[in-house]
Amino acid sequence: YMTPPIESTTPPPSKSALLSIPQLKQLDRKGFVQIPNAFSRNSILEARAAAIDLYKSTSFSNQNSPSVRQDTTTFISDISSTPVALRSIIRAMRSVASELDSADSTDFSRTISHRVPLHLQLAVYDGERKEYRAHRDNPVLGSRLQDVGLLHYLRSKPYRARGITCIVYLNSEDWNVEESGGGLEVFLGADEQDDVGETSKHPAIVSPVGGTMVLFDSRVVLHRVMPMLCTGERRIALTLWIEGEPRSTA
Ligand SMILES: O=C(O)CCC(=O)C(=O)O
Ligand SMILES: [Fe+2]
Repeated sequence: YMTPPIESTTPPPSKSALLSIPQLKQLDRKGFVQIPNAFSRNSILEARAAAIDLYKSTSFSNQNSPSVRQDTTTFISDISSTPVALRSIIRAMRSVASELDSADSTDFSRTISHRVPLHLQLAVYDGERKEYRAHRDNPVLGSRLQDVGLLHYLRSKPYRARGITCIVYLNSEDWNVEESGGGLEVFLGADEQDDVGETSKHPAIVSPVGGTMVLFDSRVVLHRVMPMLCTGERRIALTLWIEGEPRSTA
């Protein structure tokens, strides 16, 4: 599969805070937080239209093996040539990294020294049964040098830097998981060795409603995208993997 570029940079400052103190604290304690209405309905509608234009005019590809995930993705790295509607959302996502950096350590200290990669993922789940099986975005355990060999270890470098996953959904405001599927299931409290979610004490399902932002610990939180049902809706999401060192091993 494709290895994304590894360049990253210090995060841009945030103009206005996206995260409240209680939300920062929840991300710190649970490793997961959901922020409803992080973006206005209009900005999401415009960004969705721009994303669909890109989907129709550029090439999106499958990452990984189709038994693991069936979405198609493209990586956006040059934001100066990205449609304005998407650009403003991407800027805001990048600024989350600086909010985490400047948070008081009593509110947030799960990860430190955040950087933002120059690329982010635009993913489209188009059609019935499309899903992404349970995984961690930074598979720390699955990519130890002694276990995987040097080549795989070097190839997985970009994934090992991932600290906090930031997702913004570009869907309609009334996405309904029962009707359309496509929920993000997070297996909170699952054991480190659990790759399917059976040990999760508090599984939660996030509806990929337009304007919702989700943040979680890329190393810890096991999650999956539940299979799409047959409504014909496309499920579209932007994902930025904010780099950061875990506090414990820093
Ligand atoms: O779109 C989502 O809700 C999650 C996607 C995901 O897990 C990923 O792309 O790594
Ligand atoms: Fe993921």
